Amino acid sequence: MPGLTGEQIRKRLDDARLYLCTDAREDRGDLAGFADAALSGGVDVIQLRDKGADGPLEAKREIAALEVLAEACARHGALLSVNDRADVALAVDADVLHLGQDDIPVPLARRVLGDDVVIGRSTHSEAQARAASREDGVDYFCTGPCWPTPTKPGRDAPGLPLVRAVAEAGTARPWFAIGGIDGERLPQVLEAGATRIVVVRAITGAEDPAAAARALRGRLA
Ligand SMILES: Cc1ncc(COP(=O)(O)OP(=O)(O)O)c(N)n1
Ligand SMILES: Cc1nc(C(=O)O)sc1CCOP(=O)(O)O
Ligand SMILES: [Mg+2]
Repeated sequence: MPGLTGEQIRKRLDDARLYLCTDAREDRGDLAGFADAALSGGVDVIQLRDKGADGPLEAKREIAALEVLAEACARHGALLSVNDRADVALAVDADVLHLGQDDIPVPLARRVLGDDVVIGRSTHSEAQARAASREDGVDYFCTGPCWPTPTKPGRDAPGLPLVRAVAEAGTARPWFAIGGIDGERLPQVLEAGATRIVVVRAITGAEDPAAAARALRGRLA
């Protein structure tokens, strides 16, 4: 949400339980309505993640979609997250930048963004999760995939044992389980010790995104 301080964003991220990654829905042309529905169902953080069939969106289209999401976040008091690109996060005044293991290094992203943007990291092993829980400049991390997922083809799934290991290790940093999570599998994710989740298809693929988000959010304390 525009205008929040870094401290306010970090507090909201700590309180966040349901994080949604969505594509720009250019084929349906319903991004604003979809985002309003998902956010009204209780999504706390929304990320534009559009890898497209022909590769990631060009910056101009990405920024146009992010502006739509920024307005929806402002309407619902949610956090706006940008995937991969620090320059784009700066341009749209995002709250969050999410970086994977092969993305721009965190110190360089911090050089672009300063301290008032929250930075998250993807992790896929205990060693990476341990590193992300200590690395300077990282505010939160995600761990997974919990199950193999067509949303991230080719990525091996460490599965719930990794979620369990991260939960047992304990960390002061907020962390989210990701990958293959839906309403049916959520109890297993919670049982493994996660309290926050990231989803894509469970909401983007739902006939009623508000109801799908509400059903997930209602089971996340
Ligand atoms: C919230 C969140 N968690 C994980 C990812 C995955 O990031 P990454 O490994 O860099 O893969 P891509 O999404 O860039 O394909 C994410 N984007 N968001
Ligand atoms: C974008 C992404 N990152 C992952 C990781 O493990 O870092 S798994 C994933 C895709 C999650 O999509 P769905 O909820 O549709 O399975
Ligand atoms: Mg990435």
